[in-house]
Amino acid sequence: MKLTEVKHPLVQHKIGLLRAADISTRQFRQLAAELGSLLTYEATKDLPTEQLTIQSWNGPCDVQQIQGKKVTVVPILRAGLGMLDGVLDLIPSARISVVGIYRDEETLQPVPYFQKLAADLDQRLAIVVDPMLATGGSMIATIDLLKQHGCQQIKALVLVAAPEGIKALGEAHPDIELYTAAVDQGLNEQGYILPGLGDAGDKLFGTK
Ligand SMILES: O=P(O)(O)OC[C@H]1O[C@H](OP(=O)(O)OP(=O)(O)O)[C@H](O)[C@@H]1O
Ligand SMILES: O=c1cc[nH]c(=O)[nH]1
Ligand SMILES: [Mg+2]
Repeated sequence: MKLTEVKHPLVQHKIGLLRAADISTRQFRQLAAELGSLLTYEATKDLPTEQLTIQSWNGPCDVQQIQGKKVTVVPILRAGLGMLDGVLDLIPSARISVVGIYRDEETLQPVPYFQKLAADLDQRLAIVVDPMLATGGSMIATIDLLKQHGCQQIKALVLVAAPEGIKALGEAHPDIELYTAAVDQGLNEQGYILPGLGDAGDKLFGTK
């Protein structure tokens, strides 16, 4: 699996702000969306472009455009929704495939509860977004689902990744690409990432 920890100063700065204990719901939402954009910028660096000639103010001009690659963004409910707007800011015409999965607090196993996928997944690049890659169970289950529906090109964007989740994801899906703003130390006994962000879903939705 190709792993990219994005070291851009803006990414490093914003992920640092996100870790503050006293961060407001509003600030957390804004930073998660901004980081969604910055990770999208990095993850789309290799999208193929083609040249075409347009009429500019000064006559014909050669320009580049992205080849007709279809994209679906896949937010994993709930917390993935916090990154969705940031991705759509850069890829406004992307289709959205929603996957609802929560992690059982006792077993840490992923529990699927909703799915509504875009059509033609076999022809689309899927960009899966979820702020947290902890054990990796939720991401692995989402990618299993996308592959079952024919998806062949998958990039996952997360804000914080634990080494345990990176290892599990790489073993389950070595063909995907993972982009993260931070690789953290590891998981605590409850399966939370340290230093991590705490419960990203609760922080985004103000439910704690
Ligand atoms: O890598 P894992 O061990 O599977 O853990 C990560 C998952 O846990 C969190 O979701 P949560 O279950 O809290 O649901 P929520 O987004 O609705 O809060 C997070 O947003 C990931 O989806
Ligand atoms: O640290 C973690 C792990 C799973 N889910 C979260 O929201 N945070
Ligand atoms: Mg949660």
